[in-house]
Amino acid sequence: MTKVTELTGVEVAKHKSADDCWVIVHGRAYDVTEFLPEHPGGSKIILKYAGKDATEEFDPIHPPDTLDKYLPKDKHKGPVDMSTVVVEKQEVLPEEQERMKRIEEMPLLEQCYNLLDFEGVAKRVMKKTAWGYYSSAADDEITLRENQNAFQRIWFRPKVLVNVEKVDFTTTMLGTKVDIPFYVTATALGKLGHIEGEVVLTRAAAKHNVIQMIPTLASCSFDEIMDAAGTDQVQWLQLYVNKDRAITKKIVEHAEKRGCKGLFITVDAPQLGRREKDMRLKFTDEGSNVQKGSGEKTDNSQGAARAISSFIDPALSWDDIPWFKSITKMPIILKGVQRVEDVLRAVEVGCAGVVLSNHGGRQLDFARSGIEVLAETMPVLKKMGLDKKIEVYIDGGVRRATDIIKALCLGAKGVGIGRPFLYAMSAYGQDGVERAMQLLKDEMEMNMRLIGARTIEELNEGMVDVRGLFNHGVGPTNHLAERVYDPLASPAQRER
Ligand SMILES: Cc1cc2c(cc1C)[n+](S(=O)(=O)[O-])c1c(=O)[nH]c(=O)nc-1n2C[C@H](O)[C@H](O)[C@H](O)COP(=O)(O)O
Repeated sequence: MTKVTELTGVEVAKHKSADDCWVIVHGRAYDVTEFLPEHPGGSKIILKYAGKDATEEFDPIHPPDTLDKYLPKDKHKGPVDMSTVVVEKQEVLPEEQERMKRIEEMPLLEQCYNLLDFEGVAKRVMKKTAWGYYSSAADDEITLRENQNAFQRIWFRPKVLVNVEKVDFTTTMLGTKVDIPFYVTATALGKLGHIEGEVVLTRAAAKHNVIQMIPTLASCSFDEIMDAAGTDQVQWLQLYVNKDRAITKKIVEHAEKRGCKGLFITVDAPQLGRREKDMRLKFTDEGSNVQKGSGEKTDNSQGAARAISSFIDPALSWDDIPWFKSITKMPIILKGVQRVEDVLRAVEVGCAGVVLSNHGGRQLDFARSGIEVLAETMPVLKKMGLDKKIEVYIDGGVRRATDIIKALCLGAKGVGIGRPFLYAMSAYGQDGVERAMQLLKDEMEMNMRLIGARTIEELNEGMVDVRGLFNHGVGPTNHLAERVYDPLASPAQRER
């Protein structure tokens, strides 16, 4: 078999302009000239690596099979002899030196006593763009804060003198027995926070018998994440529906073949929300050239996400559900339902479940919290005798086991947790995620005892006081106005 001659770094370096642009990714050269104007993250970020190795920049944002899937074969220029590629010494910016210093001084993992501790550490040690992407939410981030505030408007009515020597908080979710009623929810771009990406969450979840929901927009490929799973570990697929239904069908069928046990169709993101914190931080890094007064309506805060999410179909509707039921046997759950009327519709069309969720506040600002929609929904389902017909989950703002217990008292089957595991992973890797999961288990055991419940089945709405839940009272403090609205808030703008 003839050995394919490798290109040299010198040859690739010749293609370094906007009208002749090659980049190297994972040791192979690609001609991206024609793709430049289409890159929703803008052409500037690609031109920065024209004629050079772009792997480090490419990896966290794009699933590994992106170029195979989307770049025509004739643009694949073949393997490069990487020993001939000149690696430019990147000068370490003062800000990066600062960050390195904070990493040296960061608290020991054992000094993290709850999920919010991980957030505090991650904020200090993560790259700004990564922190921006993970922490940001839509518009004024009111819903982001409401997700946590809503839990704080629910109070317990604990039972006493119950023999709680033995406490068992195992349960089933979509028929799978789990140690504790939470799952790792789908959050995109895992490699922004950790070089290995989502497989870190997979391994930690396997150790704690926790279900992982695999995101469509993962940095790792779907098969990498499935391959990293433990032998009998259960995983679900989160699906953004593609305008090209043939692609969606292929993804769903492959996931079922690989053993996924649930199809979670995301229904709250016909378009990605506007995440201004993310936008500002992207601006200081390498804004795309579309920003340069082009007046084009390009929301670069979606630069990264938009580069891999412009495929999402805004035309998705209830009419599509029968088609999904025809292409898979997996239970179908709608993720991002936000009103009881749609829960009833989901029962009607035969969905196995819903996730009451506002996408972690990243979509429609002023959407209500999942826990509030749950408190609206369950009494209606019970009254209509439908509460056993569908499994109801919530996510958003879950940071304590008491949040999980409140959700279960109100009738949820389980809860999804997003950012805390991303922060734990970004700051401390797999050990961090495992500690976060263990902390929740310890809190769960203690609080089940204190509320007077020996099993999940004993949790009920009589154990919570939700009178204040629906009264939003004074809106969540608008921290954004204090810290971010000042257009000179980020260093780059100050230097202009
Ligand atoms: C934090 C985060 C959440 C994302 C997320 C990315 C991040 C960084 N992404 S996103 O890029 O499109 O916005 C997804 C996603 O891929 N698909 C999805 O269904 N939900 C996505 N979500 C929402 C997530 O599944 C949960 O609904 C949300 O994280 C729950 O709130 P907490 O973070 O407070 O736990």
